[in-house]
Amino acid sequence: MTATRVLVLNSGSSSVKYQLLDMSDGSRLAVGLVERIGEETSRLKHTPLATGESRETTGPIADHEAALKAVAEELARDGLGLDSPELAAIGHRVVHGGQTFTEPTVIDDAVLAEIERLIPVAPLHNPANLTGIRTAQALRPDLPQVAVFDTAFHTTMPEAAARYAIDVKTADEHRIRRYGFHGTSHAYVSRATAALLGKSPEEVNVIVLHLGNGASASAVEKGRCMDTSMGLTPLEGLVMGTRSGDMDPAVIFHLMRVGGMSTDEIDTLLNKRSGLIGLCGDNDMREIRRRIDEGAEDAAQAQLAFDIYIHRLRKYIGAYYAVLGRVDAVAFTAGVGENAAPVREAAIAGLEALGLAVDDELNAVRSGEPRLISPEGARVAVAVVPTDEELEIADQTYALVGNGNA
Ligand SMILES: Nc1ncnc2c1ncn2[C@@H]1O[C@H](COP(=O)(O)OP(=O)(O)O)[C@@H](O)[C@H]1O
Ligand SMILES: CC(=O)OP(=O)(O)O
Ligand SMILES: [Mg+2]
Repeated sequence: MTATRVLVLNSGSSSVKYQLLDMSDGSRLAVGLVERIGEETSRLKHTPLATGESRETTGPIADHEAALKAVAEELARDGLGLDSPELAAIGHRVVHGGQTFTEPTVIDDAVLAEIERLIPVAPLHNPANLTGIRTAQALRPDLPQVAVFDTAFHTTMPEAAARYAIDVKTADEHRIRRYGFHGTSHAYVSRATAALLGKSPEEVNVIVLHLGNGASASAVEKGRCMDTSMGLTPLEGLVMGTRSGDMDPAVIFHLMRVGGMSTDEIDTLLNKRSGLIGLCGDNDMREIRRRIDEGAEDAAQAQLAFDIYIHRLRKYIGAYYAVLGRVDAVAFTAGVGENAAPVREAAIAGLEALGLAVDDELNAVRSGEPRLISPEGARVAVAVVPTDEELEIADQTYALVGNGNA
C-alpha cells in the first residue's frame, strides 16, 4: 500500500490546529482544534469529514503533549489513528526558523536543537512547536516529520528591509534582524491571488494582508517577499488581537524607569494585553463590530479601537505600494480579512488615486472561495483569498518525503 496521508500540526501558544489530508487527491479526512490549553476549560473540537459530525469535549488539557495525545485518540476513534500504515509523514508548522531554515526540512536531532536555540526570539511559539514535534515523534518514531517554517518565505527580503537601523555589531552578535512570520500563508495567498487573476506568480506584485488574531502584511514582487510587517518576533507591525504592533521602542524604557514595570510584565503587556483587547476589551473583530453597529453603551471605545486598527493597516498598504512601485492586487486573508467586510471597506476607502476601490455589493458576498471585490475594470484588483496554511504545509511535507522521497 502506498502511504499518501499527511497529518499537519499547527501548534500555537495555547492551541493546536490539525488536519489529516490524503495527498493522492488533496482531500481532508479530519480537521480539528484544541484551544485554551493549560486552562480548566480547554476544548477539543474534532471533525471527521466522512460524516462531517463534529465531536466536542471540554475539560482541562494541561499542556501541548496532553493535547496531542487527545488528538491522536480522537483520530483513532475514526479509524484514522497515527498507527495507520497509510500515514506518510507528519508536517509541523514551526514559527521561527531564523536564518538557518529557508526550506521545509526533515526533522532530526540537529534540526530540533536549532529550533530550540531560537526560543528566545519566539518565546510564545517555538516551545509549543517543539513539544508538538517531540510528542509526534514518540507516537510514531519511524515516520518522517517535516518542519515548515513561518519565516522561510521571508528570507528573500533584501537587507534594506530585513535590517534594523541599529549598531551592526550588536545586531549581528544577537542575530537581531527582521525575520517576518505567517510566511506559509503569505506564500499560499500570493500564489492563489495570481491564479485568481489568471496569471503566474512571477507576473504579479501583490500586497497580502493576513489579518487573523496575529496579523501581518507583506509586499510580494513576482512571487518573492520584498518586505513584511513582523520583525524579530511576531510583535512588530499591524495592530493585532492582543499585540500592540509598531510603537516607539522608548515606551519600554519609560515603562521600566517611570512605570516600575519588569521586563516580563512589559512583554506580557505588549503581547497579551495590547492591540484590540488592550484598546477596547475585545480581541474578536465580530464583537467589536457588534458593539459599533448596535450602538452599544461602550461603542465609542470599540470605534476608537477599530479606527486605530484601520489607520495602521492603511499605512502599511501605502508603504508597500511604494516598496513595490507597481501593484497588481491587494489580497485580504485570515479570520478578519476573509470575514470582516467593514475592515476591507475602511482599509481601501478613499484610495482611488492609487487605483484601489471596493465594490460594496461584491464586498458583502460571503463565500469560502477566492474572489474579487474591486469594481469591474479597476486598475488594481482587490481580492478576498482564503488562506490554507495546513494544505500548504501538507503539500510541502509530501513533496519532501511522500511516496518514498525521504
Ligand atoms: N465573521 C467574522 N467577522 C469578523 N471577524 C471575524 C469573523 N470570524 C472570525 N473573525 C476574526 O478572526 C480572528 C481569528 O482569525 P484566525 O485567522 O483564525 O486567527 P489565528 O490563526 O491567529 O487564531 C478572530 O479573533 C476574529 O477577530
Ligand atoms: C506568528 C504568529 O503571529 O502566529 P499566530 O498568528 O498564529 O499567533
Ligand atoms: Mg493563524
